[in-house]
Amino acid sequence: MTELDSLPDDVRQAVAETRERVAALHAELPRWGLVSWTAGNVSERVPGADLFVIKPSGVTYDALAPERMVVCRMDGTKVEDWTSTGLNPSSDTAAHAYVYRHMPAVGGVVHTHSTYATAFAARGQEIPCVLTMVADEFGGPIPVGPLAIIGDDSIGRGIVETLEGQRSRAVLMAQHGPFTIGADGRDAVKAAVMCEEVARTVSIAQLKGPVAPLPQDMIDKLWYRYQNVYGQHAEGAS
Ligand SMILES: O=C(CO)[C@@H](O)[C@H](O)COP(=O)(O)O
Repeated sequence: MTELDSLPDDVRQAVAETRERVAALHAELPRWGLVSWTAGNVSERVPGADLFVIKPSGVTYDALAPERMVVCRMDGTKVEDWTSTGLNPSSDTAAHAYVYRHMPAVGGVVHTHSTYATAFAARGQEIPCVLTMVADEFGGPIPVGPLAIIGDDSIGRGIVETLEGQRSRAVLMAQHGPFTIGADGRDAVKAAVMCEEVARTVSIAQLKGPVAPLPQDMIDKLWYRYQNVYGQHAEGAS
C-alpha cells in the first residue's frame, strides 16, 4: 500500500486524470518549439485535492507518460506511489508549489526556455504591448520578473510578486526564461505558446527601431473582447 493508494477513490481518480492531461500537455512544448532536450516543465492542480502533478526532472519529452508524472503536495514534497518510484519531481517544483499556494485561482503553471521570450528575459526587457495579439492575450506588456536562483522559493516568489493582480499570464524571469500561469494546464501552455509568438514578432519589428505601444483604451477594449467575446461559448463548442 503506497501513500497514493491510501487516498480516497475519488482523489486517486482525479490524480490519474490529471496525470493523463499533464503528460499530454508536455508534448505541446516541443510541438510548438518552446523547449530543447529536457528544458521546461508543466504542472496542473489535482481538482478537489491539495495536490499537483508535475514533470519528472531531467526526463526527455519522448519518455514522458502519465504514470511517470510526479504527484506533489502543496509544499512541493513528493507523494510516494508505485508508478513514479525513484522519479524526482521537476527542479522547478518549489516554484510551481509557491505559485499554487499564493495564487488560488491558478490551476496550471508552465516554464520554458523558448528562444525569443528568453532573449527578452536575458536583456531584462519586457515585451511591449505593440500588437493587438499582445493586448488580446496578455492585456498589456509581458513583464520581467527578478533574477532568482533555482532551488528555493525565490523563483516562485518572483512570479507571484510580478503577476499578482496583473492581466498578464506570462512573466519573463530575468536571465532565465518565461513562466506562465493559467486556469488549468492547457491555459498555461497556451500562454507559453502565445508569449513566444509575440516575442518573435516584436523582436523582428524592433530590428528597425522601437515600436510605439497601443493606446491604453484600445488595449482595454481588445482585452475585454478577447477574454469575453472571442471564440465559441456554447457548451462543448470549443
Ligand atoms: O530552468 C531550468 C534549469 O535552469 C529547469 O527548469 C529546466 O529547464 C527543466 O528542469 P526539470 O523540470 O527537468 O527539472
